[in-house]
Amino acid sequence: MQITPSDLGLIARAVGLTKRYGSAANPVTALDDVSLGLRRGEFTAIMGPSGSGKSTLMHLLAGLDQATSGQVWLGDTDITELPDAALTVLRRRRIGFVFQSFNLVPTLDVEANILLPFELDGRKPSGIERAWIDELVDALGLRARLRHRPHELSGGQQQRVAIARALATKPDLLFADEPTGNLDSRTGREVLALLADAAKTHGQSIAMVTHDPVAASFADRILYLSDGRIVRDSVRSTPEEISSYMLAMEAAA
Ligand SMILES: Nc1ncnc2c1ncn2[C@@H]1O[C@H](COP(=O)(O)OP(=O)(O)OP(=O)(O)O)[C@@H](O)[C@H]1O
Repeated sequence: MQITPSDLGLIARAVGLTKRYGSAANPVTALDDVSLGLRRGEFTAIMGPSGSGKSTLMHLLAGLDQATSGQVWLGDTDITELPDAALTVLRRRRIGFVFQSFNLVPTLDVEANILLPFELDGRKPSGIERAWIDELVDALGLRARLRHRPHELSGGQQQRVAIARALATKPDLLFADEPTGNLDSRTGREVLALLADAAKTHGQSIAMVTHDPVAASFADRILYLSDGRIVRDSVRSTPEEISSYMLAMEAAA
């Protein structure tokens, strides 16, 4: 009998993941034979210097790009085997995204932005999903803003809308790409605390790409990338510990 990622308590798994860009004569290896498992219900940060392969890894795990070789599973689905149309549906239904630039639809109000994943899936939220969205709206302090459009909100409020939208469908895995990159440090910390709480209270699995030691200190686990390889897999650490490891890594490069 084959052991599945779920048997191991993993929500995502990569084996031998390699991504090369450029021509055969001049290849750039962005990711070099990376194997990892993301544990269900855990908040994992993916850290590393600029160019270390963080975005490439996230894009491959989320099925946004194709690996040169290797395999990726989301739950027990081998996404490297899926045709494009099935991958699009899987992303819509099972993956959430939060980006540095919020990516809200400017013409829609807050409520319509939060409901967008259902709209795109051609359905209305069920009663249970409605109740969950209500809970999110309150927990994220968006109740008084539902009729506002994104340009009427602060950056922190816009990111909270993006988080509500990403969590509304209870995705198997939430990817956050530098989610605090456009926020001041206090607002950034609030957003990070919300993500950490989603993992702790609701068992939400989260993978966050960042180069910010403070952001990574909110995660349960930190994976460090350097030159396309995972060079360290660490438990929760303080910003100071993370900074000094990053400095040592950069000095050794
Ligand atoms: N489309 C592409 N074509 C060619 N090379 C690429 C492409 N995308 C990324 N690379 C290269 O792959 C390597 C890893 O890039 P990646 O964007 O994954 O790094 P990163 O850690 O996310 O960096 P940053 O923190 O600066 O966003 C880099 O050397 C980059 O130049």
